[in-house]
Amino acid sequence: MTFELQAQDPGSNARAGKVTTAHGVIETPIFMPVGTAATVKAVHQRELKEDIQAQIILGNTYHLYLRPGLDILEKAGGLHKFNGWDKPILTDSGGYQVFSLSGTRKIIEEGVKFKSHIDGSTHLFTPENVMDTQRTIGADIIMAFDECTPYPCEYDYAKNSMHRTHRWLKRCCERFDSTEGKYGFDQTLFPIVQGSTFRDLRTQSAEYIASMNREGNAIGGLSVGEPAEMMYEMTDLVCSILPKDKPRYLMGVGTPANILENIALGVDMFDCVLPTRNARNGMLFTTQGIINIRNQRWKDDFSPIDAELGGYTSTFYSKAYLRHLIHAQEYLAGMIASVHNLTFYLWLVKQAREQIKAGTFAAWKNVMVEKLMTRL
Ligand SMILES: CNc1nc2c(CCNCC3CCCC3)c3nc(N)[nH]c(=O)c3cc2[nH]1
Repeated sequence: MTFELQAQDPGSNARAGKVTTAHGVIETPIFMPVGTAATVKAVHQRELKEDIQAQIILGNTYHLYLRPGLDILEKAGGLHKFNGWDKPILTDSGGYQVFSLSGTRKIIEEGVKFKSHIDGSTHLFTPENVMDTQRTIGADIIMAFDECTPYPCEYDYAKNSMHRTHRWLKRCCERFDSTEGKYGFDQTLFPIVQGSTFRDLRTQSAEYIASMNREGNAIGGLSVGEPAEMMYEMTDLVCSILPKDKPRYLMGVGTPANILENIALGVDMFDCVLPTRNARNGMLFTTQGIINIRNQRWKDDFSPIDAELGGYTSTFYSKAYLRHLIHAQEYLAGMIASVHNLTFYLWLVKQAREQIKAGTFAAWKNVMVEKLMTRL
């Protein structure tokens, strides 16, 4: 994997770049739709490519390991072959998902013991077997096995958690660097900065991660309930330490406003379940602001969901029709709303990229953040 820095905004730390992987190019800043169980929920591959124009999607090691299981994925020739997505894929390492999904889990030096949320069976994720698992899934970019330090937490907990994540990272690198891709293409391992909301720990973690000299770096432990200002302060600090010539991935972020603010701080890659999860309960992000389509006021508004956005779904269907489908709990409701929101998120980062290349991002960002927060 390579990263080419193409432009830097004069009024902020925003940058535009190009990541090249075995499955194609990613133009940054980029938003990565989350595909949990080998699918971006309710979205066809063709819509991801044509309407949304996604360049990379995420897979979930925790889910895929439990279902369909590694034997099926290996027989298919990896996730790209299994779900038919032939562009780049990134998989998270599963640690975060164990914490957010599995009822019972126990952290030990070896790794994390947990019970499957599907059938209650017990499993152990270790740095080593999570590397092997991601080799089998076959994502172009894989994440180190880490603990996303919970928020809030005591300083000592954050310190010990960070050091354990660093020890696990060393084991990930050793395992990953001593194994090959299973399907004839190269994969890349990103380490993840932790340190919670403590400046000295964040500095220490960013310096340690940078010293591993991997081809890209991730910022973890944020978007876990901390105030947005704290998220921005930690991101700003970490981005000032991570190398400029490597892509920076801020995990689990965020709202449109969070994304623009973090682009200004130097972040290149984002993922979040918000556009798809909120779509299913009728929250639409549009070029004019946020719409709760369930609201009475859209009952007889036959205008397109978002005429400015382009793309079949956002211009073919009306607000009134989508409101009806949501109230009728029709499957098509979630499909339309998910494609629309993802189209918006990709449109937003594409606009940011154009503004950065034009050198006008900083002022545009401030206007845009205000506008996007408007509740219509
Ligand atoms: C929502 N906020 C948030 N998410 C975080 C995530 C998950 C990012 N999303 C991954 C996709 C979701 C399903 C498939 C992959 C984090 N992941 C890791 N490994 N470490 C974090 O500190 C970490 C921190 C995170 N904070």
